[in-house]
Amino acid sequence: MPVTWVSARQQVLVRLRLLKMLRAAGPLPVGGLVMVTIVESLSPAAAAAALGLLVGRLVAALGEGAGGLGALTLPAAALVGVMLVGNLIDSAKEPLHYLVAFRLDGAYRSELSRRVSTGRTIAALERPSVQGHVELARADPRNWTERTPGAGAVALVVMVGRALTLASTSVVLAVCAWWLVPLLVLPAIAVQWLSSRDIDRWFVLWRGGQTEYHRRRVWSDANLDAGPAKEVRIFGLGEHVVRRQLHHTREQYAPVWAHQRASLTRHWLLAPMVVGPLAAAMVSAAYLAAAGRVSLAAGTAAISASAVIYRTFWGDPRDVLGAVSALNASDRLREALDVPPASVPPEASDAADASYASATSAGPGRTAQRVGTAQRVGTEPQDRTVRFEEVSFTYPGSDRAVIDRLDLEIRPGELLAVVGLNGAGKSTLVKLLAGLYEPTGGRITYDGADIRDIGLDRWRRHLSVVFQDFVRYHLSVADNVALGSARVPPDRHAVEAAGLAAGLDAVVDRLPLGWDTPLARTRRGGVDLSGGQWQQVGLARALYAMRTGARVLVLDEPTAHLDVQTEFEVFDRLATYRGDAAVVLISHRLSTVRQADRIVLIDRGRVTESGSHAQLMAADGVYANLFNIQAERFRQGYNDCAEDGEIS
Ligand SMILES: Nc1ncnc2c1ncn2[C@@H]1O[C@H](COP(=O)(O)OP(=O)(O)OP(=O)(O)O)[C@@H](O)[C@H]1O
Repeated sequence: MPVTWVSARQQVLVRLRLLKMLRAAGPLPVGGLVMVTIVESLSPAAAAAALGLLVGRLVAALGEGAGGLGALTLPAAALVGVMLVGNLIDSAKEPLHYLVAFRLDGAYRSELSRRVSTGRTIAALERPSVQGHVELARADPRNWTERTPGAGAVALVVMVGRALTLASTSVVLAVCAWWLVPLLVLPAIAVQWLSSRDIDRWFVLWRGGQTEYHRRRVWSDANLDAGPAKEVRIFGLGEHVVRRQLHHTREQYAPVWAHQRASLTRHWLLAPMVVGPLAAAMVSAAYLAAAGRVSLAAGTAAISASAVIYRTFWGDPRDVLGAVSALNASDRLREALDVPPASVPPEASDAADASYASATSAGPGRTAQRVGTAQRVGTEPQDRTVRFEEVSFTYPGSDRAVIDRLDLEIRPGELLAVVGLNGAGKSTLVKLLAGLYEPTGGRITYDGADIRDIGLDRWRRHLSVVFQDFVRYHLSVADNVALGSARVPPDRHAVEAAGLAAGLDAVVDRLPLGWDTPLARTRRGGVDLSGGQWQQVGLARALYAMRTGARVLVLDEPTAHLDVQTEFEVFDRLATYRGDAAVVLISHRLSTVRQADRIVLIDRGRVTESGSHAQLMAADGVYANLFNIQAERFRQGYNDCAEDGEIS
């Protein structure tokens, strides 16, 4: 966000915070940085003083002949020493700056990731304004305005060093004549102030072009990313995409360049404000020395120090502005994300979760697939039924209730199918169950307690969900499955057992590196899986989660891409594998859901029909109608099923 929107007090506070963040870089690098900055800051004044002394003694020595040359040794050695130290400091400065910024940024980014991933729900993350904060806060510079907090903190230290340079060179000037200090410093402050206003304006203009930047990215990604590459070629989009990209680039940059041109002109107009006082100071110091009103050493040192004064004002405030802007965005993110006040470290919350913990085990063999047998630890839940009690939900920014006073029970060990037309609210139901959104009315309970009171993090340990858009990590097959339960160390046996239940073993057998094959062709030895094979990976991931105690398995369209035979096998194994866990299956394939213990039909956010397949068919309602339509299509050869709604 533009820095000019932030009050002066906040700007000072955020800069102090940047300096405080330096602690994350560790005492040694920060100590080194401070030392190097102090030495570097004092060296211009020291060099000016040594030069003055050297010139003074040199002129005196000229009168005394060779005998007076000995007096030059000390100032000459001092000058050489200052230059040598300056040289050494120069070579150590860059790596130190890098190390401090790198460490600080590492700590900052870890904290940011933690904060974003521990937000209670995902509702805030979907807001465009919050996504804007995420982009700025992530401090991964993509343009001239963005800087990392590490770069900003180092730049602040350098600025403090410049103040030290200003003070020490002012002392050298004052030894010659006190009025040289205001003569040089006051116009320099005025020029600096005008320049920073220019940079602030530039910053605001640049940030104002973010919409155009995002539009440009849409087009440039279309041409450069592998995903859209197919359509770009099929529809001949290449040239069109390039034109759109150029258009948005021009729109984004035009105001910035116009400002840059104007600012360059202003800069030249300001030049006399710098050069005039500088020339006056140098001539005055020379005159004072020539007139014998100050020593030659003091006059020469003042001339040398005059030039340094101006250099102390020419730092790039953009380093600090960019970092301040990242910190402001991360503050806004904290407010928007509703992060729990004291985010409980995993180990502590594991211990606290003892009352709900379930120890599970999985064997690799085909017969030892029952995973998730809960052991009573502390106060094991008595009634593991999940209840939706008059639950309503309206998405933020909308006034239509997607879920409308819905009542539903999910019983332990039950295979419950949820069906309904597109947009009926099935996926929303799953997101509410997972606590990714909070109901706007009613409550969801487990073991009689509101899941919000159980604690969403703790509640989610009882859940395992395969979303329609589950994540396809560019990692090995085994890692993709083991990410179903990152709270415990990966267990290859359990991975293979879950893979077997999901029918993944046959896929893995054909992969070049078996379970270790990376699932991305962009990686060495990697492969791309088909849509159905990926679904089996997603399914295995959810089944793997059950080994750490997930008691409710939710599958949102898990078999849409599976062929009929694989789907049948997967369900057969799932029935054995689930043990006493509840399985909620959302599917449009009614031939699949007829096997469920109970089927509920969702219509406009409410349960309108509930019962077994036979009961619902006998009731001759919407479900029966949908089933008959699908069966008729199967009969006409639109699917490879043997008879009405049957999958084999
Ligand atoms: N993040 C969101 N913000 C606003 N509205 C949303 C959001 N996600 C879904 N909706 C709306 O909520 C309604 C229900 O969507 P949902 O995805 O729950 O339906 P569904 O029954 O799962 O549909 P499908 O069978 O097509 O997957 C839809 O009208 C959809 O437009």
